[in-house]
Amino acid sequence: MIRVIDIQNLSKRYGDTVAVDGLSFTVRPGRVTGFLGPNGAGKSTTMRMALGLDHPTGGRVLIDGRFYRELSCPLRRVGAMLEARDVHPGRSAYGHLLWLARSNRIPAARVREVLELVGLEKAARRRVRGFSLGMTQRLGIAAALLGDPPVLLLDEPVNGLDPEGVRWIRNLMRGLAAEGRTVFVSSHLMGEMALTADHLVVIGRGRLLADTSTREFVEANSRSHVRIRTPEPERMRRALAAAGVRVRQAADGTLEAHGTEAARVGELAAAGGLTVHEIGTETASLEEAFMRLTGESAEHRAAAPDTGDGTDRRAARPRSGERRAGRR
Ligand SMILES: Nc1ncnc2c1ncn2[C@@H]1O[C@H](COP(=O)(O)OP(=O)(O)OP(=O)(O)O)[C@@H](O)[C@H]1O
Repeated sequence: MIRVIDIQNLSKRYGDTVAVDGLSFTVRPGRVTGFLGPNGAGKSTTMRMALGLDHPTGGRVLIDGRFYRELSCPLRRVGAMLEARDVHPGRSAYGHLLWLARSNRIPAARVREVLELVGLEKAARRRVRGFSLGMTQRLGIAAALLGDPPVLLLDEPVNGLDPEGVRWIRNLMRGLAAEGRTVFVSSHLMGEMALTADHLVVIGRGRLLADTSTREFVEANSRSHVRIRTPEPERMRRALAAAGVRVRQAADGTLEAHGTEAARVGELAAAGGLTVHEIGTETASLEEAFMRLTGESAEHRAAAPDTGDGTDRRAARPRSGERRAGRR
């Protein structure tokens, strides 16, 4: 099928490390597909293999039914941004793009077009050395768009951008997908992908954890519950259970009622003559759902010692975003 990225039973080992472990999924055109996973999940390795920059230990990636290396004028078939900083610092933005255009038989006039598209026209003659992270990301996107490709692979394009830059990339990706292009974009930020992607592929420890539409993921994971603070939790629990409400007691002694609404809980409490100090509706965040889904793989990476006291070790562990911030 045209414009489809087909990942088939893909694996990659580096010595003892299994970076990618039997991954299979398909990235389709006309939508933004978010590729999500905590740090070290194998996203960049998968993208590198799609571009023939790394050899799979097993399986394969086909784009339009072919290996990337078989594509003629690959920049016109697949635009990619893997490591935006990977640009000669002494070159100007214009010089860098012109060099790429010439080696892919792309007319020089296109360089001006993409510089304008990413808002770098005024900085075109400046050396890349002095570019901010946001400008470098924009230049990386300009390079990816140079050949007007139907397929785009972007590795963490919003990394380090300010809110305006994040919104700009989000709109750009949505626009490119609306034109019928295949947009495959990696991120470790669930919330950002929920706003940008139509479809989500989630991996952890190199394995597929979810391949679902964003709408379904959001619906399944943003369920809310009613939190009740009462001095008589046992009686309240019985009253709710008798009314068919699923209820559990949290560690802090409050009750969580599922599949009901705050008004109904209030009415049941009044009917039973129960004292209530607080009733409120809480919605689990998507980020929490993502942490839950990928929790086991993140746990493996962080290798936190077992506290042995039954407490949740996840609370004490650095989150993926924090580790990333420290690394880059
Ligand atoms: N060239 C390499 N040599 C050895 N190990 C590697 C190499 N590249 C990646 N790895 C390992 O493979 C695993 C997957 O890394 P990868 O960079 O693909 O993950 P990622 O999901 O892109 O993470 P991040 O969000 O941190 O970029 C990690 O354990 C990483 O240390």
